[in-house]
Amino acid sequence: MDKNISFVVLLAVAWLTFKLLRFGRRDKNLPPGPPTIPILGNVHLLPRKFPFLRFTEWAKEYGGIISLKVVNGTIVVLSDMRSITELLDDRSAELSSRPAFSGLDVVTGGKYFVTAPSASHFWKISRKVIQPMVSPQGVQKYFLIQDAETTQLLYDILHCPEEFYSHISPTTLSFITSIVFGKPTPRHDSPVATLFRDFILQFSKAFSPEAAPVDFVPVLKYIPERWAPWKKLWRDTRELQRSLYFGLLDDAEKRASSGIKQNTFVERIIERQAELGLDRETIAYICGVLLDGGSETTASHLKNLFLCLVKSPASLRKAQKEIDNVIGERRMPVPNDIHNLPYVQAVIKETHRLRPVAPTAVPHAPVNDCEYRGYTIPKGTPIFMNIWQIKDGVFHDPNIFERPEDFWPERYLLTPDGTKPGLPEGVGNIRSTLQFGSGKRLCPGMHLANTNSSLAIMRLLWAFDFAPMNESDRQPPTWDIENEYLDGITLTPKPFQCKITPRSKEKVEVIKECYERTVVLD
Ligand code: HEM
Repeated sequence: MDKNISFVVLLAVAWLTFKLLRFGRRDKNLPPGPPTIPILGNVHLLPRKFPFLRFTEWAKEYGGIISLKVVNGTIVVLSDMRSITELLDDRSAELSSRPAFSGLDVVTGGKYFVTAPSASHFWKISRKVIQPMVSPQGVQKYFLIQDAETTQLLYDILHCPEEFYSHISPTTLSFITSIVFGKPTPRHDSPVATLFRDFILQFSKAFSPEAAPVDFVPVLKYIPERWAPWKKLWRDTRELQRSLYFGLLDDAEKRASSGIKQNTFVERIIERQAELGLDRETIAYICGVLLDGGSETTASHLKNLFLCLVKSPASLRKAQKEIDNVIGERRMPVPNDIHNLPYVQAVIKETHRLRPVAPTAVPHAPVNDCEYRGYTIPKGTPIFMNIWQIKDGVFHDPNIFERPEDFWPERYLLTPDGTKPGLPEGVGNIRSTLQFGSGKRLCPGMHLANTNSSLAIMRLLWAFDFAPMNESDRQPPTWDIENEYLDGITLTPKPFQCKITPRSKEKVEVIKECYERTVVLD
């Protein structure tokens, strides 16, 4: 070989080796974190399940803001209230974008506004069009649908109490499919409910921490499908998602063209289609996202709440006593009742604290390189907020919360944010919407979730007694995340059994009467 060519090749190899060896190394301007190894960085330490547990351990060791190296990329985790407030809330304009989600873009054709960049017209218009539906005033309009869905839930539990766990998800899904597409799906085995379950299962697999890290190792994107099983997973997920979204849209369009007016979200958006400049594809995805974001999250919250109450019979009795005093036997709770039930409100808040549905939320990303407390967080870095246990902050911190590992709703009767009374100025101050994310990305569905789940909770507590299946399960309760919880996008307990009995004959009669007058179509 020519001497000059040999020299160039040698230089190129040396340069590549130098570059490669730098992979995985933590730059000195990044926040601290666990020690790295060459090339991989911290990949070998990344948890496959329940990442918030490991993030919490690292927060105790390295501080409230840490970085993790994933090959040449970086992840930042915020585990203290101060950095969440100062970065994600106060500097929301700079930190409300999303990191790259290339796999998701393949699945959705880039039409998923949950992961769209904050500067994109698509994200802005999507948030704008859903606003009237999810605003505090907008959500008041759905009482008839909530009434029908929660009555159906009580009726199903009355007839099949042992299936309590499986009755919950169809209720929350049916509520969303009704308000968005005008299509109730209250049965566990209805075609839409079955398709939705299949899709969510596939979707969770495609985006679990075990899936291929294509955004950190971009070369993985170019591997042919026969050696890249994740690509088949993306393709299958795309098919399921499209058949769910477009199936519901087709049906809604058919009903509309045969003159049926249902006043649904999709009808209103189609009426404004030209004015908003939206094509049919975009409409299907904006509507479909609401199913994904709004159904299993609310169901997980309800499952968490009842699991906590089954383990805390004293809290259950206290909540029921309050409901009995305010509502009595002869009518079912209605949405406004929640304002007269401070203890039930405390139970709801305590469930969000002890078992947040999304303990690491959805990662944000800085629009440009971002300076903070002497660190530089590179543009596009995924930033997770870890609300599970925040150092010097929230949720499970013994300095801030009395008995943080206990389910103890009373804490929310002592102070509005449930923190210890008399904390020094500036300590505590937990934002009441923390479980719904932060800044401009704050969950748009939170009012919908709150009104919908509080009606279901009031009605279930009014109607039924809940107890452990076996006396031996009563005391002391275990609170075991790793064994009791499913591995998935939301923090959801595994199916659990409990003994459910109606609280009185009068209440059974009220449920039956309401069921007969509420028409539920499947
Ligand atoms: C208990 C129920 C719920 C919880 C705990 C929850 C939690 C969250 C969280 C943590 C985020 C990420 C926020 C961030 O990036 O900072 C989020 C985003 C989102 N949620 Fe919810 N959510 C719930 C219910 C709902 C409902 C009922 C809907 C809609 C009908 C909904 C629709 C969405 C959407 C569309 C986004 C993406 C927003 C964006 O990227 O701009 N969620 N939610």
